[in-house]
Amino acid sequence: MHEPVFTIEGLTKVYRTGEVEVHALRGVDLEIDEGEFLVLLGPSGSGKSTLLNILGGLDQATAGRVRFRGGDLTGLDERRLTLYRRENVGFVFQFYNLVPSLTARENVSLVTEISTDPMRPEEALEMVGLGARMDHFPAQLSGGEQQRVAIARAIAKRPEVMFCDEPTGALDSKTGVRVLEALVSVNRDIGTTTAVITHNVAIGDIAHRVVHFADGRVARVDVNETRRPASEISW
Ligand SMILES: Nc1ncnc2c1ncn2[C@@H]1O[C@H](COP(=O)(O)OP(=O)(O)OP(=O)(O)O)[C@@H](O)[C@H]1O
Repeated sequence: MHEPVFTIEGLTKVYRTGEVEVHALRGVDLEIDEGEFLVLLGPSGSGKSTLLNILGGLDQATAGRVRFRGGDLTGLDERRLTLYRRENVGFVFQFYNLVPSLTARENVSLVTEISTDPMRPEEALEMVGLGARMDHFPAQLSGGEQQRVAIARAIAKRPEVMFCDEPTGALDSKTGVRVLEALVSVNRDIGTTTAVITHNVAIGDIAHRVVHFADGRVARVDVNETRRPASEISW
């Protein structure tokens, strides 16, 4: 039988800071299929990052359940979560977190050296269109190119899933489109299940499905019958 990559049931997250409780997730149910490209939209504070952080093993749920390929993720201890992250998950954040004193190739090598079945750094950089920039340092690259190095670093270990939190948030439209093209091509060419958080409604058009968040819940899921190529998006 077909088994989703993630099955999320009644996922709840409450942050407690002193006396204050914040209900970041209030019972999220969602399935994510193999090879899917999801875009997560919703107002600030609606719980998008909290969900991706739990799916990515960076945070733990208060209640509810996440199954990853049938195994229970929500019950894992810190050590197993670290292994899960290392083996299965690629992250891309708004700020690229590259090591400034290392070239693009060396930044990607940091990950490939500790992975079990990595791509060559050169292969990962070529996939994101940076074949000609491998020996440049971050300061010699544009914001979009730096973000594509971060994507190459995330995909080089061949993760099953990629989680991207505002990957184009710091980029202008033209540069951001190149970053989206890189994400779409990785999803298409190596089948990496991908979820992208954005505030930019236009980006929803490149997804298979758009998940709308409101107040810690999934308010609506839209299916795109036809996906728009990233090159046609602008903002
Ligand atoms: N570590 C934390 N401690 C306390 N509260 C937190 C923590 N992380 C998130 N929150 C709160 O949980 C709620 C959901 O936050 P989350 O970052 O998931 O929203 P978001 O939809 O990703 O927002 P944004 O689009 O602004 O990034 C917010 O009210 C936020 O302030």
